[in-house]
Amino acid sequence: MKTYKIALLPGDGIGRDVTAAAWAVLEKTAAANGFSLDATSYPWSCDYYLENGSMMPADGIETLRSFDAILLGAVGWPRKVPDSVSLHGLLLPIRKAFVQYANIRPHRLLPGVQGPLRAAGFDILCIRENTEGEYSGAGGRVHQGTDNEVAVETSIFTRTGVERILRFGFEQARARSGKLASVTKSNAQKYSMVFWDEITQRLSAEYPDVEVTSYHIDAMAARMVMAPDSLDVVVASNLFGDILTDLGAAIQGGLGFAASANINPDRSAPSMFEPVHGSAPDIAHLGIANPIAAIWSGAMMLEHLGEKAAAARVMASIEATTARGIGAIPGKDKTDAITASVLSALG
Ligand SMILES: NC(=O)c1ccc[n+]([C@@H]2O[C@H](COP(=O)([O-])OP(=O)(O)OC[C@H]3O[C@@H](n4cnc5c(N)ncnc54)[C@H](O)[C@@H]3O)[C@@H](O)[C@H]2O)c1
Ligand SMILES: O=C(O)[C@H](O)[C@@H](O)C(=O)O
Ligand SMILES: [K+]
Ligand SMILES: [Mn+2]
Repeated sequence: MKTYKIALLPGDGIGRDVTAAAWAVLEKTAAANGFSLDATSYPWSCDYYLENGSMMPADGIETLRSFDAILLGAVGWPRKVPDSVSLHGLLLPIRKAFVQYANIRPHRLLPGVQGPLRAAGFDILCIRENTEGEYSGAGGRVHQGTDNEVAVETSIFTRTGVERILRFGFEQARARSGKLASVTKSNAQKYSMVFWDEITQRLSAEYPDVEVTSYHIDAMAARMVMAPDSLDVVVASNLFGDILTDLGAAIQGGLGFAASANINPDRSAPSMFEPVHGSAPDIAHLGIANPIAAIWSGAMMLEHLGEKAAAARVMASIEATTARGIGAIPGKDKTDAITASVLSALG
């Protein structure tokens, strides 16, 4: 029987609840589809940091490298560990070291879910650059605590990095409606975003079948609310994509619905699958986190592993659940009840 080695990183807060839910669904799906999943769970998290002084061991990346995929919950516990430490200590090193440069975030309304805008037919695919840009971590502070204090944070956009994510966006657009929206801010950011736009234009010559339009990030935010039907595939830099995908999640009905895949398209290292949301300290330990985003991310993992029938089965079970009204209204159903419904829909 085919066996996939999966690293589980539940992380913090509701990350643990939703990863457990996703894992239960994945294991049952595997058994029904003739393959098996061999999980190794790592406790790397803010609790781990408080005990060990780092978010993961020094050889953490090398440990993860041998897996077929990584399933992650959420990382961050701001009351005890600064978010800049937890994010830069675990999540970002994985995304960068494994060259998971394409962060794929689908946003669509599930059956039975209305979302605050009641945007029937809402269905877009955000592609977020995941290794550089505003998240490069290049900068510093000097003269701390004095009136002369200076903080510098430099966005780094490389030709390789920009070209590969835009190309990925063009390819996704080609596989869907043929429409690509490239998110920019080249009116204000006259170096990096002008560069981004130039590469968008140059690549468009290679994709004559794709209709590409550039939108400034502020106008794109409004467009996602006012005219989502005019959008299909949206490609954006790291920070712009981060912000737009919480907006996409909100239109979907809440953070508990938005799934994501951190993809290494060359398959030279494992890819990582996680919900868009964080550890949600405000609802952690209440048992009310919506596990659908994590389960959907698990389906994206199966798809990536080549188990397409199993992935489709998980998606159908999620849809059967929300169509019955379970998990459709944020906060109404418990995590366990939603998970049980998806498990029973699997058959
Ligand atoms: N990829 C990640 O692991 C990731 C993503 C975002 C935030 N974070 C971290 O998580 C912590 C909290 O961040 P935040 O509050 O800005 O964002 P968050 O996504 O954790 O929460 C934002 C809001 O959405 C709600 N929410 C999130 N997921 C939900 C779910 N599955 N079901 C129901 N409601 C849900 C929360 O209750 C909260 O009101 C911080 O430490 C942050 O750095 C990590
Ligand atoms: O990448 C980030 O900004 C955070 O990890 C999180 O907000 C996410 O969207 O993954
Ligand atoms: K997450
Ligand atoms: Mn985010």
